[in-house]
Amino acid sequence: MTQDELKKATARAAVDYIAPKLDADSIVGVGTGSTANFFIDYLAEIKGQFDGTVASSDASAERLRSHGIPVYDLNSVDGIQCYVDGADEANPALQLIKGGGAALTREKIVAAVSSEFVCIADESKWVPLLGDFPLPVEVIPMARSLVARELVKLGGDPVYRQGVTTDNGNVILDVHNLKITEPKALEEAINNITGVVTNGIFALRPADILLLGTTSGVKTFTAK
Ligand SMILES: O=C[C@H](O)[C@H](O)[C@H](O)COP(=O)(O)O
Repeated sequence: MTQDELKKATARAAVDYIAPKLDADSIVGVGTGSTANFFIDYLAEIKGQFDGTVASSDASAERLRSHGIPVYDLNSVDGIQCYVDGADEANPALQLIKGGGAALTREKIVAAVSSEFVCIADESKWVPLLGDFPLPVEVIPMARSLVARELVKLGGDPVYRQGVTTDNGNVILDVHNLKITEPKALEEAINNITGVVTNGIFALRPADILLLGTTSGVKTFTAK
């Protein structure tokens, strides 16, 4: 199977997983990226079974609207039943690295609000230890050099993601060569650097369930 076929299988499994939990008042949180895009396409098939969505990026909002699925501002909804999103890495505790598509901050906000966070990923994302994927950090533009120096002190090698501006008007530093043995502590430490908006470690709010697309089928993991 190709990587896209694995992504489609996990996206389909996510729709099957959330569908029985939804009713006419339900709000679905929708992530960003290629796997989330497949999820949006399958979600359209059940759009009559829930109220609408909150999107974690302008790109996902546009794709949802193109399917005729309502998209609400987060401030106008009471809560989110399920949030479905991809990841760049996932470990057995269902702690994640996210932000390869620069949407990490809105993703973290939607995850924080959601009752259940369903991560969908193909098997290439499954790792014993986070950090091979360069860690995205969203930074206020004027603080870029300051934050980069502080990230070096934490043992990383930050690289400015040229030509990328986030939906929030900020920039991204991708931090290479981090071995993330203490994900919660590093998530907090990086977020405490002045000028950082947030970083792509999702450990303080990990996924609740991971639907992993593998060549032998979609496997379901809950946090260990
Ligand atoms: O900012 C982007 C998100 O965190 C994505 O969920 C992540 O990069 C995974 O994307 P994809 O499904 O395209 O591999």
